[in-house]
Amino acid sequence: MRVLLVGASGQLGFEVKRQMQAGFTLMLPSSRQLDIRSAEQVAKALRELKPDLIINAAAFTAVDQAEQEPEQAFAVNERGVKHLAQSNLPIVHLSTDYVFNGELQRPYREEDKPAPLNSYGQSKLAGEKALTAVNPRHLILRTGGLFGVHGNNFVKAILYKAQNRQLLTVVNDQFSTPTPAPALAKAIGQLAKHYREQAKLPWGIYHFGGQPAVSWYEFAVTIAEQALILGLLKQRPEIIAIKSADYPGAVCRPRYSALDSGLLQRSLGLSPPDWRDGLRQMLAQLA
Ligand SMILES: NC(=O)C1=CN([C@@H]2O[C@H](COP(=O)(O)OP(=O)(O)OC[C@H]3O[C@@H](n4cnc5c(N)ncnc54)[C@H](OP(=O)(O)O)[C@@H]3O)[C@@H](O)[C@H]2O)C=CC1
Ligand SMILES: Cc1cn([C@H]2C[C@H](O)[C@@H](COP(=O)(O)OP(=O)(O)O[C@H]3O[C@@H](C)C(=O)[C@@H](O)[C@H]3O)O2)c(=O)[nH]c1=O
Repeated sequence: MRVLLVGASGQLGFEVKRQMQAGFTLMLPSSRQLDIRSAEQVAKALRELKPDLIINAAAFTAVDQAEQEPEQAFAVNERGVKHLAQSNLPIVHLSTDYVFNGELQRPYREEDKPAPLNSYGQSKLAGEKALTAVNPRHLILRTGGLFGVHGNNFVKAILYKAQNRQLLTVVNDQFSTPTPAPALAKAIGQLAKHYREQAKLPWGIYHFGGQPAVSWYEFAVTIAEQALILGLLKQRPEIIAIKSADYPGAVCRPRYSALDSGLLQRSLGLSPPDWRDGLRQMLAQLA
C-alpha cells in the first residue's frame, strides 16, 4: 500500500516514519517538494505519487507565533488541509486539544463543542471543518502536548532550562494529557494496517491523549525527577508554580484540555499510553 506522509520531518512525522518502515511504500516529500499551501503543488504531487492513503502530520504549530501571524497558521492548518482533502483520498489527519476552551471539569469527548481560545486552535478547528466538509473518508486524531526525541517540545524545554540552571517557573493552572509521539505514531501505523487489510476505517473524529491528566507544573516536576535518576541532571532544579496570567507571552491557552480517549479504544482497540512510560523511554534515549 502506498502511503503519502506529509510533515515527515516534524516531531510526529519522524516517529511515524520509524513505525511504518515495514509493510508500506512510504512517500516522504519535504515541505519544499510539497508545500500544502499551494493547491497546484498538492494536485501535482497526488497525480504523480498516486497514494492509497494520506497521513497528514504537517501543520503550523508555533502557538505564540500563530497569534502574531494568524494568516500563516490558517494558510497551512486550514487551506493546506483543504487542498489535501479535495483529492478525496482517504486521510488520517492530526488535530489538537486546543480546539477546546478548557472550561469543562472532565476530559473532553469527541462530541463536546469546540471553542478555541487562540489563533492556532482556531486554525486547527478550521482545518477539521475543511476536511470533514469535503472528504467523508477522514480519520481525525486530536492529541495534546506531544513529546519525543525529535523536534521541540515541553520535555526538552524543561530539560534544557534545568541543565542550564535557569530558574524554572511553570504554570500549575493548566491541565492536559501529554502524549508520547512514538505511542501516537504506533497507533497511526495500526490504523494504516487496518485500512490495508480491510480497505476501510471507522471514519470520524477521535481523541488520543496520554494518561493521566496532569498540570504542566506536575509534568515538569516529574521530568526533573526522572532526569535526575537517569543522570541527565546533576542537581534538583527549583521549580516554581505560577499562574498562567504570570507566564510571559499571554496567549490564551485552555485551562483543562485533557482528552478522553475511550472512543478510539472501544472502536479500534487502540489504548491511550501512560505518559510516564513514554517520558521514561524518551529520557532513556537522551541519557
Ligand atoms: N506538538 C504538539 O504538542 C501537538 C501537535 N499536534 C498536531 O500534531 C501534528 C504534528 O505536530 P508536530 O509533529 O509536533 O509538528 P512539527 O512542528 O514538529 O512539524 C510540522 C511539520 O509540518 C511541516 N510543514 C509545515 N508547513 C508546511 C507546509 N506548508 N507544507 C508542507 N509541510 C509543512 C514541517 O515541515 P518543515 O520541517 O520542512 O517546516 C514539519 O514536517 C500537527 O497537526 C499538530 O497540529 C496536536 C497536539 C499537540
Ligand atoms: C517551557 C515552559 C512552558 N510553560 C507553559 C506554557 C504553556 O502554558 C504550557 C505548555 O508549554 P508549551 O510551550 O509546550 O505550550 P504550547 O506550545 O502551547 O503547547 C501546545 O502545542 C500545540 C502545538 C498543541 O497542539 C497543544 O496540544 C500543546 O501541546 O506550559 C511554563 O509555564 N514554563 C516553561 O518553562
